[in-house]
Amino acid sequence: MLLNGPNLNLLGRREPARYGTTTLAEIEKAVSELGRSWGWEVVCFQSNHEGALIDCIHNAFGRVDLIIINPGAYTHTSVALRDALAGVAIPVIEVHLSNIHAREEFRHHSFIAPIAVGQIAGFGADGYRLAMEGARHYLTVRKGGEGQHRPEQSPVPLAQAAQSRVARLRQRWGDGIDAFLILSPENRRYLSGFTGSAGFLLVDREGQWLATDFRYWEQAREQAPDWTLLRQKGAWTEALREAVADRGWRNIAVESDVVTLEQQQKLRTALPDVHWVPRQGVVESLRMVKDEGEQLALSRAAALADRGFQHILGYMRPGMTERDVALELEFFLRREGAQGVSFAFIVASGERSALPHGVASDKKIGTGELITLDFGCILEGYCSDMTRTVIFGPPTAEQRKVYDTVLDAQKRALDAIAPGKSGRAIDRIARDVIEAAGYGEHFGHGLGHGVGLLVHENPRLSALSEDVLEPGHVVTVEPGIYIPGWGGVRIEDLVIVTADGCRNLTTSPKELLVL
Ligand SMILES: O=C1C[C@@](O)(C(=O)O)C[C@@H](O)[C@@H]1O
Repeated sequence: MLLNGPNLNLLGRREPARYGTTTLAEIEKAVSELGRSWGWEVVCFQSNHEGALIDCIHNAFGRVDLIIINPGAYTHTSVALRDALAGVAIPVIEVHLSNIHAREEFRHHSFIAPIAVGQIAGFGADGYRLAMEGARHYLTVRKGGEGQHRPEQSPVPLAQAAQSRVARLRQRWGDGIDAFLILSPENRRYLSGFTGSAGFLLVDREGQWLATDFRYWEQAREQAPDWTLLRQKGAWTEALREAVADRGWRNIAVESDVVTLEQQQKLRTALPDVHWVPRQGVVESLRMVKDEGEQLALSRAAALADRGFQHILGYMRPGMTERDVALELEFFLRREGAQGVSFAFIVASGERSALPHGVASDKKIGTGELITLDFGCILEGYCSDMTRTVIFGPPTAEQRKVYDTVLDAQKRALDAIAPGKSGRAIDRIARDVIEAAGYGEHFGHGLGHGVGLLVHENPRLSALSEDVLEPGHVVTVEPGIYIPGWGGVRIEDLVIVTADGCRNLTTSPKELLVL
C-alpha cells in the first residue's frame, strides 16, 4: 500500500524547486505499474487528515504486506500515526522527496523512522521507486516470501548441498574408520536430501548408499540421485548385512547418541565381525553452520511465524481459551503453507505465564493478564521459533517493570552476538540484566538454543555451554522472568550469526503490546 500524507496532493505545483514537477497521480501510476510487473497489487491513498490516514492503516490490517508511506509533515508530529503503524504490525518503508535531514531542525526528527524497515529521503519522486525496490528486497529476502502468496515451496537445493556435506563428514569422522552408518532421521535428511521416514545411510571413503523400503524407492531416487539405492525388502539389518558383506570393512562408526540398545544388539548379531565405533555429534556439528539454502528456509519459516503473530493479534479476545488461540494460530500457519508446527504451542496466560513451557490449556484468558505465546512452524523441513508476551488492558507497574527488564536483557544479548563469542558469555549478558533488576532466581533456563531441522539443537547459549559462535549459526535469544503465582514474560527472536554480528529473522514488534 502506498500512503501519502498532507499537501502531497499538491505535488507538481507545490514548491517545485524542492519537490520537483512530478504529480502525485504520476507517482501512484508508476508505483502501481511497477508493482503489477512483479505480480503485486498496489493500493494508493492520500489524505490531508491524520484520522483518515489512521483509518486507512487500520483497514490494512491482515490485508496488506507492506506500507510505503510519505507522511508529509505528520512525520515530525504524529505519535498517533506511528502508533497506528506499530499497532497493525505491517512493515513500513518511509519516503521523503526532500532530504529532511538537510533541512530545518524540526524536520530532522521522524516519529515513524524507529518503527520502519528503512527510510529513503532526498531522491525526489525517484524515492518511491527506490522504496518499491526496498519493499521487494524486504519481502523476498528478509521476510522470506512475496506478499500474501504462500511461502514459495521451492526446495532448498539439497542434492547439491548434500554432496559437500558428505565430503565434510569424511574429513571429520577421524582415523581408523572404514565407513559411517547414519540412523538419525535428521542426519539422514541433511546428508542425502531424502525426506522419507525410514532408512539408513552408509558412507565410506568413496561410496554412499541409501537404504529404504518399498514405500520410498521412487522418492529416494528423486531426492537423492547421487546415492546408490539399497532396496530394503526385509529387516533393515538384513539390508545392512548385504551392503557390508564383501567390502572388508572392520570399523564402522555409529551415532552413539542415537543408536538404542536394541539396535546395538541387532547390529552385533547381523555383523558379528564388525567393530562398531561410537561417534557422537559428528553430523550434528556440521549441521550447526547453516548454508545459504538452509538460511533461506529458516528465514521463510520465521517470516511465516511473524505473519502468524500478526494474525493472532487481530483474533485474540478476552474470554477465549488458550487452546482457542493456539488452534487458530496453528490453523493459520498450516493454511499459509507450513508443513507442520515446530512444537506444541505455548499459550500461557495470567499465573500460567509463570510456566516457561505452559502448553495451551482450557484456561480462559482474562483482562490484565500477561499472555506468553511461544510458537513456530516448519518450512522445507526447517523450524522457526519465536515468543512474544502481550497483555489485555493496561499493565501494572510491576508487569511493565518485568517486561522492560526482559526486553532490555534480550536487546543487550542481541547486540553482543558475534562470531567468536561464547554461548556462555552471551547468556551471561542477559542474566546480568535480569539479576541486577532483582529477578535472577526467576530466570532458570538457558538464554537460547540452535534451530534447524530440529527446533532444539546446538549451539546453546547457556551457563553450561561450551559452544563458540560462528557465522551461519542460527540461535534463539529468549530471556524470561517467571514468578510463581504472579506470571511471567519471555521475548524470543531467531537470529543468524553473521560475519560481524547477527541478522534477526524475527521482525514482530517487541514493545509491550496492550491489546
Ligand atoms: O510535506 C512534506 C514533504 C516531505 O515529506 C518530503 O517528501 O520531502 C518532507 C516533510 O518535512 C514535509 O512536511
